[in-house]
Amino acid sequence: MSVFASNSTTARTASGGELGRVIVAARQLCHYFGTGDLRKQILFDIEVDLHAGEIVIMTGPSGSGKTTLLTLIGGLRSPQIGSLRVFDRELVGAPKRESIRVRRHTGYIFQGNNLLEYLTAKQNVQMSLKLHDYHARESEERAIAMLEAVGLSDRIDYFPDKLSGGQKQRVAIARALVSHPKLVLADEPTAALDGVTGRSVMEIVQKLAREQGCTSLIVTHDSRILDIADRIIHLEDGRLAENRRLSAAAVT
Ligand SMILES: Nc1ncnc2c1ncn2[C@@H]1O[C@H](COP(=O)(O)OP(=O)(O)OP(=O)(O)O)[C@@H](O)[C@H]1O
Repeated sequence: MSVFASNSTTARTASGGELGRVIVAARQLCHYFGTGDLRKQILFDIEVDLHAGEIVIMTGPSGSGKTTLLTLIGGLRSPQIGSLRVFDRELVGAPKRESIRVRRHTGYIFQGNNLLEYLTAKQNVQMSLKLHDYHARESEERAIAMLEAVGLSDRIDYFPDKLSGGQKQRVAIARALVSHPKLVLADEPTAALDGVTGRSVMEIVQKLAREQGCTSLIVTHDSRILDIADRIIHLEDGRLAENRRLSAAAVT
């Protein structure tokens, strides 16, 4: 069975059609850091679904648990209590191979972009295809096509130190999306950018995510990009305080 086998849970979109299947489902998800007297609960009974093709923005004050939730969903941290299903498989109590499987099908975009300084833009993008079985030629062609898609056709062989902040973040987007992941997780992707650049970078994420039909979960404090989302979820002190569709229809 495909790792993306369909799930029967669906919901309506604004236009009355059906949302894609559920890609991520959290139920009563709790998370703790520390042990003994220092053990502290960070997430409390999180219940949320992310549907195929949805763009969801997660907001919340500093320390409310946004990055923790993002890293749990992305298989970068082991979930402890409750249920967290990603691509139809349970991650709570699962062996390590399950989180590796999630990572293989997930693209990550972080604030600092994490480009490797000694690799060109193209080579940075190709790096994320290493986990996948592409021939060198195909991987190069895909990397070039993706850099063209983010408007960097004239920067393909540039090293990161010769790129602006916005250009570097576009390389990071190309790197995250080149393998056509089913899920894109972004943590403060516009934090280091000015308003106009941040907006254009997010519009690229939105366009490519739509074209590829991938689900995106984006953590941001940037109120100027909220309108690119289909839905906004808001965390307060580790609790889901709001789960709001930006259009008429409700989500299950
Ligand atoms: N590895 C860790 N060990 C212990 N505590 C941690 C760890 N990571 C995060 N925390 C704590 O968990 C809480 C939530 O952190 P988290 O980074 O998820 O919040 P956030 O909403 O993403 O914050 P910000 O907007 O500032 O990035 C904070 O109180 C933080 O200090």
